[in-house]
Amino acid sequence: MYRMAKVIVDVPSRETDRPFDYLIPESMSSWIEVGSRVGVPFGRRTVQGFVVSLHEELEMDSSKMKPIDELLDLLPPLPPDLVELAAWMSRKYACSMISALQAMIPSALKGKAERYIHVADEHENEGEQTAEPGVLFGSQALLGPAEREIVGYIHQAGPVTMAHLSGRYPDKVEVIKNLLGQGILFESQAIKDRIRKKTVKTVAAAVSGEAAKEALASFGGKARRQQEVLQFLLEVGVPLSMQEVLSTLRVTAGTVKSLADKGYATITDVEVFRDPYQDRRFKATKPLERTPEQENVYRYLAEAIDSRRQRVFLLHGVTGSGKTEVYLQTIERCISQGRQAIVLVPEISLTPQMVERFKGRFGSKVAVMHSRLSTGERYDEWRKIREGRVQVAIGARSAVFAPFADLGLIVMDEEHETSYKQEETPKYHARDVAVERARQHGAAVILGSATPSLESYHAARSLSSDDFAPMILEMKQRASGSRLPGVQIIDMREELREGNRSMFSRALHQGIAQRIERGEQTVLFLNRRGYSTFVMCRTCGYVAECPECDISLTYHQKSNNLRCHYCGYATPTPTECPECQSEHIRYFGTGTQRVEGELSKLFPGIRVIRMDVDTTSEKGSHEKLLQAFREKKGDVLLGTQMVAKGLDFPEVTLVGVIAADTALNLPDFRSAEKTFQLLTQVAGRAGRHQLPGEVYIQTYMPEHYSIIHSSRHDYHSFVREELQHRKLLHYPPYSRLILVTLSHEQLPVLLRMAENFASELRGKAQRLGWFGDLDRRTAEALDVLGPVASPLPRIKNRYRFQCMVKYRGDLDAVSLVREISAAMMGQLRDASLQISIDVDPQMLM
Ligand SMILES: Nc1ncnc2c1ncn2[C@@H]1O[C@H](COP(=O)(O)OP(=O)(O)OP(=O)(O)O)[C@@H](O)[C@H]1O
Ligand SMILES: [Zn+2]
Ligand SMILES: [Zn+2]
Repeated sequence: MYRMAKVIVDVPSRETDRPFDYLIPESMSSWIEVGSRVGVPFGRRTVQGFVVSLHEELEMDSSKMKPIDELLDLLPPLPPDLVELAAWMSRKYACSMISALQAMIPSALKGKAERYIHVADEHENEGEQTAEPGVLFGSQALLGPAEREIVGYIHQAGPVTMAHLSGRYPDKVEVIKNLLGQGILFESQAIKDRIRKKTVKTVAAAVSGEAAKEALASFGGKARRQQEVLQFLLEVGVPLSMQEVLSTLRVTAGTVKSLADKGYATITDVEVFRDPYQDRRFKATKPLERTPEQENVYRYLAEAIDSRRQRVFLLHGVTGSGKTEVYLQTIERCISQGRQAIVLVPEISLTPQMVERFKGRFGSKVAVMHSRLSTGERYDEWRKIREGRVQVAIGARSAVFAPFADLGLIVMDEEHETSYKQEETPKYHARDVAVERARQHGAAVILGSATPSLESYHAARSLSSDDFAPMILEMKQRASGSRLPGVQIIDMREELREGNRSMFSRALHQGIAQRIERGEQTVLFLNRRGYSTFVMCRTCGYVAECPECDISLTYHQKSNNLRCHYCGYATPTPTECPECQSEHIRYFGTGTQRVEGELSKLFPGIRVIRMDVDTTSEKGSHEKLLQAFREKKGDVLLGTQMVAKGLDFPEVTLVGVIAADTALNLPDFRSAEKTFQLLTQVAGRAGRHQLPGEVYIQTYMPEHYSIIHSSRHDYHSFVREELQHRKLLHYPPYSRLILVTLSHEQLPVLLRMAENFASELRGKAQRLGWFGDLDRRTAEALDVLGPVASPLPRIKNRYRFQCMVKYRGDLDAVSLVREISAAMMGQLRDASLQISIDVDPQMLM
């Protein structure tokens, strides 16, 4: 029998990031499991915690240990494999166990302790239920009428919260305090969930046959309404929802209750699931006959599913090649073997169209999890997974933790998307987590993309000792047989030279006009990233870059200078172009609203559907806008990233990219890769069906390799060129990065600490023989860049400095960084210093 549990408590601090020992009360011992959520005493509070291991032997004297207060769920929210996964995350991402565990459960279960007020026990012992409450305490104190009323109320109502009590007796707070002080009332704590399971009240007749007749006859004139209710329930013969009874008969709940009190009817709470899709019907679909390319790919995937071993595949298929159909059929195979599947999609492409495809194939076997669901809806979708009611979960990043018992497949669509990396603690990447879960379960992973990330592609290419080496599967043709659209690059410098100062080139202008005339549709894409942050010459396309880092400089309006976010280099904002001496040099960027304004000026009466963060903040608005566009209520769909993904409209024959370079000039070594990915995705939206498509890419850098290769749909040439750059500058995948951000309210203190941190790290690395210039050292090397001010140098009155750790080889740099930051925090005892560690960072600005 288990007598002791190790518990990770929900107290976010470095000192509490370890398991604490608790006694298991006998009453709980047969229920408690690894992964159980419990309420435990911690200091003077009650906190929520998770059981991470169970033990038969005690490690210390039981009198020194406290027992667990509460077991919060019958079915533990976390199966043991997720507890194990949390430990893995904590090591890999240098995060606390509690932050990893919390990331795995729905927010509805992030319970907080509530304080409850009871009447002291002796009341129960001495008293008779019927006695006057005040009399019971006669020996201690004579209670006044107010005291007597309050004690009597709690005695009847059962434990109540302080908030409830002070709401009921707003002017008696002193009285209540006194009662607490005298020990007549006392406080306890218990964990209260943020959301309860949803129930509906149902009513049914509790009598039948002769008894029913007798009952009906027994009602006198005044109880005629009760008689009606009973008559109705008897006629219907099955339980009805209370709501239905009340609205049909127009009676009050009191009438039904009286009937129940007499024993003629029963009222029961029945648990229901909140289903966000319950009003929607999905057209059932059948598997399509596989194209030869799909067949080839499917053979490998099916074999992997059957083998029940961990396998990772990189499915590189051009836009429209039928990747989604391959996912659907592989999932089918997986669930037909009694196992479950997770489908991860970027939040932004979790569109109704996407959900429809999975619901259409698998119907009620699918749970959908996305951020636009209410907390309650999300909790219920999650419960369907945990209770084994569904076999497929589709969702954004955090769906990788879907608590399936026997996982057979994880699909990650658009695997190159940066949104798979969580930017808050725990700063995990869903791709790594997926591969680790697949290892635990002997499952297959499909990483699908038209433009795989360089990390995945490189891992697959080099037989590296990396965490995983995916096998590459390729699909080069569109499933529908239609051709990839022709892409034309438009040099905006040329436009300016010819006197066109508009944001639309003449070609794009004409293209839109043509589409309006023909009644076809246009998608216009504007990259929001990089809005107004870099400086560019409109005459020659020159962009200011850091001389040391080969990365574009960021414009800072306040100080009117340009800065490098990697090394801290700064220079005044130029007033003329250093290359061509033109004065048309300024910080660059344009917003969707401006584009919309210009469109209406150029094309009076044009119907523009604008989709950006402003127009899609409301629940369901995203869906409505797309629906409107599908119904051809708009000539142009204008938007940011949101229009780039997964949309499939037959009548779209023109796609225009307003300014392709905005992302190229971000201070991020991945900017070329991101631009290539985005342009390829956007271009893939055109001409997917019968009508052929055209794509115009407007740019000030027509010769940039990311633009040229994307215009030719040539992933492989892009990768070859990009990898050369990365290798030269030792960026991933030829090195790994850890971004360490230190923050403090006082700048001088922070500066000193950041310096200390960097030199401590360099010193330790040197002693280990790791430290060195990545240029000179070969197999293993570690370098520390910085400290420099963070791209966001002050947030909420805290200054921020960062160090970038760049390393290569099998060094456990994460542990080293964690160790040093822990030691620093431990020594300082300065609670206001914070150190955040981001392993494999994606967002560098
Ligand atoms: N075997 C098939 N036979 C006929 N049509 C198919 C087949 N497979 C897919 N399709 C159709 O081809 C189109 C593109 O397929 P799908 O959306 O699966 O491609 P995808 O690679 O996921 O696209 P993207 O990456 O651009 O989102 C869809 O309209 C789909 O119905
Ligand atoms: Zn210039
Ligand atoms: Zn620099």
